Amino acid sequence: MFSLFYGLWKYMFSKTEFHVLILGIDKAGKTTLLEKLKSVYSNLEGLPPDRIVPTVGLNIGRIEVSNTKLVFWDLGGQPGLRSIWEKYYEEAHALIYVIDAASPSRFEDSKSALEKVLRHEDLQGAPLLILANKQDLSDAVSAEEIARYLDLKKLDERVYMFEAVSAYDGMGIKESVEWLVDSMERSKRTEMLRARAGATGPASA
Ligand SMILES: Nc1nc2c(ncn2[C@@H]2O[C@H](COP(=O)(O)OP(=O)(O)OP(=O)(O)O)[C@@H](O)[C@H]2O)c(=O)[nH]1
Ligand SMILES: [Mg+2]
Repeated sequence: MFSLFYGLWKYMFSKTEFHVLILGIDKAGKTTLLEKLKSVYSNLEGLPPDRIVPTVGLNIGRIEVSNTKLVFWDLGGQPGLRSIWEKYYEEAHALIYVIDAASPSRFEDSKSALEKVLRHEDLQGAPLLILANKQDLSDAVSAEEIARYLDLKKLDERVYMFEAVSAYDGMGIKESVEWLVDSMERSKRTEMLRARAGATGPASA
């Protein structure tokens, strides 16, 4: 009986928690973005850019937006580390893919890495936010240009958005988070992950 009431109480009062995976090739700005997210949405000061080193393991960031908890998983994007990405697909509600919009020489690597991610069935139906980062630099290309370059096939079946951001000055960050929360709340994938968590008991995360 207690567990029944506890379950109901938890259902009514606990905040929904979403897992958001942040991917992209090395130096795209993923960790800098994560630190910016933390400083915009919590009282904690994020690490300043000059103290951020290339990621080898996993960085986790938690923020709260209205009645929702977001847990961000930021992984390393160096070629030798990309094989780790897929271990996080199954539990992710949504995907942020970060691109350095000021480095055209790396667009091809970025595009093929993203195509590979999107082919993986464990990420099926996950809302996709593609960020054209480093907009504070004068040679950064727009989100529209990135979209044209990527020319991703099959994206129509997925909920997605391109957004121009700067992890340095915070441009586009709030719009991005609002879109993410809204998309995850409506997503069929969220329903599927909820049903799975319900069937196997509380998540251990
Ligand atoms: N001008 C500018 N530089 C940025 C921005 N975001 C990140 N950088 C710089 O880009 C470089 C790489 O940033 P990181 O955040 O370490 O990149 P990452 O994607 O986490 O890289 P890996 O961990 O190796 O996958 C650093 O020198 C950052 O200071 C931005 O919005 N504007
Ligand atoms: Mg990093």
